[in-house]
Amino acid sequence: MVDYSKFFSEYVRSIKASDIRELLKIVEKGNVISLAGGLPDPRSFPKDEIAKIAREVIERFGEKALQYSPTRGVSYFLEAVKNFSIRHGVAVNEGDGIITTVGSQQALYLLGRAFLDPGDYVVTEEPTYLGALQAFRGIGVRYLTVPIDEDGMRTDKLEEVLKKAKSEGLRLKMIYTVPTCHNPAGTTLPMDRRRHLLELAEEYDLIVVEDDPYSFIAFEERDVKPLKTLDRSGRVIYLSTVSKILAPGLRLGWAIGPDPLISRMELVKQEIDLHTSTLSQYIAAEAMNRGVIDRHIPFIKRLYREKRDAMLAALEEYMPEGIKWTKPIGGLFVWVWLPEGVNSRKLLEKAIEKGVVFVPGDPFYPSGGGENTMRLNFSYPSPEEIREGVRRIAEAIREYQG
Ligand SMILES: Cc1ncc(COP(=O)(O)O)c(CN)c1O
Ligand SMILES: O=C(O)/C=C/CC(=O)O
Repeated sequence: MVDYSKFFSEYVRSIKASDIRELLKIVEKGNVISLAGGLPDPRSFPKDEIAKIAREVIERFGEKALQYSPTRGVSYFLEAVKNFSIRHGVAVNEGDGIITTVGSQQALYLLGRAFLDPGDYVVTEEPTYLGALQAFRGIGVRYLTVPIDEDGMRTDKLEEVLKKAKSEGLRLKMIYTVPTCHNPAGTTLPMDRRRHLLELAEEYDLIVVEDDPYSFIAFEERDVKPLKTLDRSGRVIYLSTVSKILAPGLRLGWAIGPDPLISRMELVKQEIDLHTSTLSQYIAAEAMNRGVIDRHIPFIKRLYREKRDAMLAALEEYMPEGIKWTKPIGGLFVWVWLPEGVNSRKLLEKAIEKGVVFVPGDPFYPSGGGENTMRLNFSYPSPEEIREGVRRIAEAIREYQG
């Protein structure tokens, strides 16, 4: 019998599975209500338009769309992303570069490999997106975390963290943030805190990664602009994706930022996959240029607002005393604080027995903690499943508390 473990690299021994990806395996088996992974509602995929575009793209551009393409991306798509971004209030400045990535998850991986060294510190909200922690894993970075409130990152606390880090001579390069419809917290940073964050990035000479999959589908208006648009000193790298506005299965994201930074990401990407799917780029470019995405966004906003409302109503109705949760204006998630002492991983075991899954909160905490928190997804289940799923979780909490 071969002992395969002796072939494992040190790196692969040092990493662990994603809770989100692992829970997807349970959901795939069926018979559970999933309030876990942030899967878009399949009704949000404009299937007929994508089918029509795919056929026409192969017929009209087949020789190019089915061929190898430049690592940075097909110029047809890069131009479409630029126009789409500007149309949606994301600044693309003189001197900026754009690179296509295999989802914005790969953009996170490229950022880690291009700009972070072992021992570097990264500043994040607490909690933060666990996919970013995964992307940076294996580099040996350390984290400085900033607490959030109902409006997202407490930039007054960010200032304290940066001041202390400087006094201790820590090697700090990057602030990673999800300022709009935060994953997992669902919060949206107001303009004063956006400006304060950028002032601090300039004062402490940091780059800012603005991870923004959700702005386009925020279902309640807020007078906020992307950090990329407010940035006056060329420090923001803006990430976004077609995953929530077209289809995640196309695996297509992008990064927009100062060209010297984008070109380093391009170097790393050459080693990983040569380039992003050429066909996906042509399909997405056509969907952008023909207005398919823009015409579809209002439907997606209505769909998720209804589901968000169903979740907030169910939480109000079923959750026991002493439990708090966020009230998102967009995105796909509600963040829940359970009473101290309730361990959400143990609660998940009970919940699975009752036929419902959620993501426990601790993997969203870069430096430990969060055992009494959990993330609930509302984009994938129906309003009826949301209501029943929350009811089952509330039942599990009562049984847990005894
Ligand atoms: C904050 C954040 N960043 C990155 C991603 C990854 O998105 P993609 O499908 O483009 O890889 C997600 C998707 N859930 C996300 O929520
Ligand atoms: O649930 C999330 O935040 C991410 C979803 C993407 C994935 O399925 O891994």
